[in-house]
Amino acid sequence: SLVSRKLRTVTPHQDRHFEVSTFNLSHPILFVFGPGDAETRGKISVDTNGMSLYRRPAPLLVAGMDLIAFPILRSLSIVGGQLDFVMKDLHDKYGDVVRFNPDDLSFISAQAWKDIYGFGHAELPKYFPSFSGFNGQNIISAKGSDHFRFRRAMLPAFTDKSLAQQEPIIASYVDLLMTRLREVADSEKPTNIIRWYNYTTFDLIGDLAYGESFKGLEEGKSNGWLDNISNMLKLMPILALMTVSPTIAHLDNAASLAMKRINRTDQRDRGDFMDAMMRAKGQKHELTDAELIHNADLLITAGSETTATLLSGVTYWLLRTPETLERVTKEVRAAFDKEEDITFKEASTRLPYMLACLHEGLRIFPPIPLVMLRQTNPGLPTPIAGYSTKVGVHQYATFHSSTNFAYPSEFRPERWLPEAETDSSSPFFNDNRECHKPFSFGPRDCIGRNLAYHEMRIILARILWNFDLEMGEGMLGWERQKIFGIWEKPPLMVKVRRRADKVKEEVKS
Ligand code: HEM
Repeated sequence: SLVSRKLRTVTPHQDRHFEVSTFNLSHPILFVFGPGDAETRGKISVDTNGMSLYRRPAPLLVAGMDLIAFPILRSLSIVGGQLDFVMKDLHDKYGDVVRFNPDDLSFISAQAWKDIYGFGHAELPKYFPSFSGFNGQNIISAKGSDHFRFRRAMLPAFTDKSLAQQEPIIASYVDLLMTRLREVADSEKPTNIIRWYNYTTFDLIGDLAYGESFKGLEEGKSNGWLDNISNMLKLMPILALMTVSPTIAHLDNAASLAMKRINRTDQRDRGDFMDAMMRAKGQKHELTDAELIHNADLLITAGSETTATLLSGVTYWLLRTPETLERVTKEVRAAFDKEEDITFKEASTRLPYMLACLHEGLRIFPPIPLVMLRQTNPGLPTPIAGYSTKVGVHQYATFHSSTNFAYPSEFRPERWLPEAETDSSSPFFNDNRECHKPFSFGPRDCIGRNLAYHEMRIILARILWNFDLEMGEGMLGWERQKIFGIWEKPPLMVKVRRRADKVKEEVKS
């Protein structure tokens, strides 16, 4: 990653020297380190040809602030759930690179995705905060060859063949969700839709990892397991959670579920997560039992909360913009006469507008809104001027930037329709779609992306097929919530009614 490093001292500025170094990403970046006056401190200079120096205005928040004081402010923003919004404002003001900590740089450009996370260069190692207790035993936190081994073992679970095997398992949970929502509709009381999305995604991912459900949908209420996970999620950002050493009690639980599944011969060749990982036994990329336990546990967190968050965000934005809700509902009902025809395959070909709604949801309400930091100078024996540097693309700031997207704070699914890319009169013609990478990018991108799309498509399509939805009282402004690594997600109350035209048909017959 650090192909060339040239330490130089730039011309003294107001009697101060600055140490700078050139990093060879595809646009070399010149960092200015060290203490400085209010004008120069925190400035990031981008040196596109290795010679000339373009100064970018430094964020005032950083520039005018003592380097020691700023991390405190940053911590306050994190505690207040505002950091991601502050980052967006800083990018709006200062452009596509912002130094938001003495040693952290945030980017919002498509090129930065490629340079930081992409293929074609040595991988920049992930940065994990020290509190995460990073154990390296699961795929998210593993380094180099371990990561490669885990990913290789997991990949067979995400092929089209395995997804086809998993479809009936997933569909059985969506069936149960429909049953529960019909009961909700008949009760005529608004419901917190987030609860139902959480039960569904946790139950089905639990089944794919452990061969058994967490029973949220079956019991229609939370239980020890779900509470345990949701409490942990409230306490810390999802990425930290994925890398943190779990509590002994949690690990005991996860270990006993995983071992039970490992020993169940009747579930062999089920095409689920454990099946794939166990097929690696006896091969070079085999996983130990401890690694199987940690990775199954990780898949639960990575695969459920994310998908449930996106479904919650899309539901809110559809309710908030009735014209989009009407259009997507019409599309689903016109595409399918019978609910049982809503399968992975058919839902992925017949519902282009719904897909655009999901893309737009992933832009306006990204399940992982934060920055996934990488380190640029791992090879350095000593950090430069006392600092090593972390870089990352900040998802929320990138997806909400008006330099990347027209009307960034509006839910406009049509920006993702193919015609927006070809019709120069479309307001979204110049949208920078390459910036939109909610599943990250490169060798460590989301392995579950296709599964997530299938899940989100059949859950949303079947809800829209069966029910008429309306926003509950007092929900306007739900999107203005805090982000603690993940969205706070206060209750989203929705009025769910059985689809009016079907009710009429039933009454007639
Ligand atoms: C809307 C849904 C989802 C979103 C937005 C999402 C997003 C992401 C992102 C941004 C990463 C990169 C994390 C990092 O660099 O540290 C990631 C990694 C990962 N995701 Fe997802 N994800 C989703 C659903 C899923 C599902 C359904 C699964 C599987 C059940 C899954 C499994 C994983 C795994 C195993 C990794 C680690 C991959 C690796 O390190 O090689 N995700 N996801």
